[in-house]
Amino acid sequence: MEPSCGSRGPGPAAAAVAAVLPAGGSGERLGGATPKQFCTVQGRPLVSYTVGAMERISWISHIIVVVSPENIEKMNSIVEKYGHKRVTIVRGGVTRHRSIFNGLKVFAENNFSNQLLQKPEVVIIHDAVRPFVEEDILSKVVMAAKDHGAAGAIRPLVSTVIASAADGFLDHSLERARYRASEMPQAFLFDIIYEAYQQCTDYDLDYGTECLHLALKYCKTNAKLVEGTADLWKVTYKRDLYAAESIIKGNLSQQVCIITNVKEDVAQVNFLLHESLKSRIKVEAVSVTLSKNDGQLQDIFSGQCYNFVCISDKKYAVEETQKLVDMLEKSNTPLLYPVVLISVHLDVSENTSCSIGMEELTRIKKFAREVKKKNILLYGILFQYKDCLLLQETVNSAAALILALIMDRNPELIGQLLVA
Ligand SMILES: Nc1ccn([C@@H]2O[C@H](COP(=O)(O)OP(=O)(O)OP(=O)(O)O)[C@@H](O)[C@H]2O)c(=O)n1
Ligand SMILES: O=P(O)(O)OC[C@@H](O)[C@@H](O)[C@@H](O)CO
Repeated sequence: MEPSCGSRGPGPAAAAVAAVLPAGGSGERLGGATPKQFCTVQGRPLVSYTVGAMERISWISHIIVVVSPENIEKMNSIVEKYGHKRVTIVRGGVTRHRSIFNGLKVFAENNFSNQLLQKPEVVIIHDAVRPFVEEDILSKVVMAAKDHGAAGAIRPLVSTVIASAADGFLDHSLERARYRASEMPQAFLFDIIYEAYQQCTDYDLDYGTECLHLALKYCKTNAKLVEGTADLWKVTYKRDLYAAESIIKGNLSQQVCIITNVKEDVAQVNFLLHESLKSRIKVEAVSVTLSKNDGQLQDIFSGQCYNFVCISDKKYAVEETQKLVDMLEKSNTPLLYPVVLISVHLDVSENTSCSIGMEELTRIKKFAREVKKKNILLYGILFQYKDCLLLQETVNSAAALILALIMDRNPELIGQLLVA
C-alpha cells in the first residue's frame, strides 16, 4: 500500500516553516574533547552562529536544536547568553538520523517534549555545524519543498568519486560531471519527512546520511536539487574551524568608526587617517564629544560596527576611551562578537624622549584586562605628532597597525601600546 506521505503541491502562501538543527554529534573527525558545534569562534560557540542565522529569518517560526543529553544544559546556557529566541532544545540520538527524527517528534508527539509545537507545513533540516547559511538558499529550498515535497542544496564535487573493489584496488570511477555533493539546508513537507522517518529501518537510522534518500525510499518523493553557494560547507575537520574563524573575522572587519573630539590637531589626524584607511576598509569618521547619549554614536552602534578607533590627546586617552567603553557596553554591541577598540594616544608635545612612562603603560594594560571581560579587545597606539614632514608617514604607519589589529582581533595583544 502506498505510504500516506502527506499532500504535495503548493501549500498556503504564508505556511508555517520550522527548522531542525542536528547538533548532537561528538565531532570525532575534528578531534579534541569539545564537540565541534560547541567549539568557539571569536569566543562564541559555532552552534550559536547557526542558530543566529536562522533567527535572522522572520518566517522561520521555530528552531529546534537537537543536542546529546549531556549537552542540554550547555545548550540552554548558550541560548540564554546570546539571547536566542524561538529555540526549543531536544534530546539527540546516537546517530544523526535519530537526532533529526527526535527533532521532528517535537511537532508530532505529545510525550516527547514538555511542549507540543504546532506542526509546520515545511521543515528545514540544517546541520548545526554549517554556520554560513543565508535567507536566499533557505527560501529556495522551502519553496521547492512546497512544490515537490522535498528539496536540498547541492554543490559541485571537488574530487572524483571512485568505487574500490574488495581487494582494495580501483573498481570503477564515476563521471564527476554527472554527480553533485549533497549539502544543507534541505527542506521537506513535514508530513513527508516525518512519515519517512517513521517507516525507516534501524539500518537506515543507524547508517544512513541522507535525508533526501529517505523521502525517496519511503515516500516516493524525488527531491528538487537546488544549486547552493560555496559557503554552505560543513565544519568537519580542524581546518574547517580555522576557515570558519577566518570568514567570521573577515565579516567583522568590514568597517571602522573613527571617533575624535573636536580639537583641531586631533581632527587633522582623524582626516588623514580616514584618507589612509578608506581604500582598505569602510570608514565612519565621527568628530564628537563623547557624551553618554550621543545620538550619532548610538546610530553607529546599532549599525553593527565592531571596530572603533578613539583618537585623543594622550593625556586624556584612557578617560576618553572609558567613556566609549561605557557607551559600547550599554549598546549591547559586544554581546555577539568581540569589539575591537583602538585607543590612539596623540602625543603633540615637542619632547623627543619617550613620552609615556611605565606607570601609564601598566594602567593601560590593567584597563584592557578589565574591558576584555566585556568582550572588548582594547589596543593602544602611540601617535607622536611632532614633525609635519613625518606626519603622513606616521599616519600610514598607524593605519597599517589599525588594519592589522582589526583583521587579527588577537586577544593576546590587548593592552599593548604600539608606536606608529
Ligand atoms: N548522533 C548525532 C550525530 C551527528 N549529529 C549532528 O549532525 C551534524 C552533521 O554530522 P557530522 O558532521 O557527522 O557531525 P559529527 O557526527 O559530530 O562528526 P564526526 O562524524 O566527525 O564525529 C552535526 O551538526 C552533528 O552535531 C547529531 O545531531 N547527532
Ligand atoms: O555524514 P556526516 O554525518 O558527516 O554529515 C552529514 C552529511 O552527510 C549531510 O549533512 C549532507 O551530506 C546532506 O545530507
